[in-house]
Amino acid sequence: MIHTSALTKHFVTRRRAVEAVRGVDLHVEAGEMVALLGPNGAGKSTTLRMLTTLLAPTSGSAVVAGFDVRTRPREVRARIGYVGQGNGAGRTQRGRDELLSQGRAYGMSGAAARARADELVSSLDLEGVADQVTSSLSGGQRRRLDIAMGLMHAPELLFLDEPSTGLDPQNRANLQEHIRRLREEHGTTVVMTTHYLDEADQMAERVVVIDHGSVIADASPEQLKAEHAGDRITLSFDRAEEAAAALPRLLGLAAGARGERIGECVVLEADGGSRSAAKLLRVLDEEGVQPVGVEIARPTLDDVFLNLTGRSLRDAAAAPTAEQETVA
Ligand SMILES: Nc1ncnc2c1ncn2[C@@H]1O[C@H](COP(=O)(O)OP(=O)(O)OP(=O)(O)O)[C@@H](O)[C@H]1O
Repeated sequence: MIHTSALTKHFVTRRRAVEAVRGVDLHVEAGEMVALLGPNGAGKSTTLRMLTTLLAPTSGSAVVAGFDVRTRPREVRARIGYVGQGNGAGRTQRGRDELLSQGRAYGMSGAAARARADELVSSLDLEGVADQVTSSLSGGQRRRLDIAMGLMHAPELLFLDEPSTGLDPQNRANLQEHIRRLREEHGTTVVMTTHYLDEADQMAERVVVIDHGSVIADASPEQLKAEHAGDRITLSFDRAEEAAAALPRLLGLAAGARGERIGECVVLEADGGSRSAAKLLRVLDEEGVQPVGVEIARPTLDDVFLNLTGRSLRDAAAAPTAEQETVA
């Protein structure tokens, strides 16, 4: 459904050149649900905008839904839906009218557009809402209307650029459920960008991690965690000195584990968390060292990102990149 080769985009502004996307090779099969995950400024939206023909690549190639984005943009557009970050229906129309106009813009007959609008209003839970003017809708309702607009012409492939940014957790969960259901009902291939780790983890079958314009990992959330992060074992002690003394001993016992002392705690990353922790506690106990607490946590995609880049995605997502600061 999507095949790119060395896809690249450079922006040249008055002040500097930005290598927003640097040679991305991306392959998405029909029916897949793929999340592009990365911090602000990583190049996710620029990648999506090239795949949706909104931006011309600087170099490289992309074939989307069977057509080259450079030479056959019209054919690509007819087969895809795109819900950008700033999308949104006009503010003074009723939601249903927006849907019908969108259908007509794609060349649907009035009857076909009405039937499709009814179907989407029902599957996206927009009954009642669709007949209000869009300026009166809540953030979550508006986002669902945006998605309905992107789906009016029944595209094979739907691009969603940060669909749940700005929504509260309940509305986010609700939207995610709708996207999942749409996929099951219509078999649509979905490519979304997000910087919500839990969203990528729970929704995507495949996560493509992007940093500084390049793909740095591409696998299922489970594979990424298994390959790039271990379980996290936190042992807390009464005093920081005890933790400092225990750290080298613990690293010696848990072969291959990484660890550090944070205050009165030793934090270790090791495979097979509960088995490793039990062994460590047994040996420490025999040696008369007794931690006051033990916690074992499964790895998250943030641990994966941290291990791949040395930065936490949570911090990286909050901080603007150097390029963004300069370009803004
Ligand atoms: N039109 C533009 N002109 C100049 N630079 C741009 C332009 N669009 C994007 N950039 C720069 O390209 C880089 C990648 O931006 P992009 O929006 O693709 O990142 P992103 O991963 O989608 O981030 P976010 O999560 O904030 O949307 C950033 O440094 C950004 O400032």
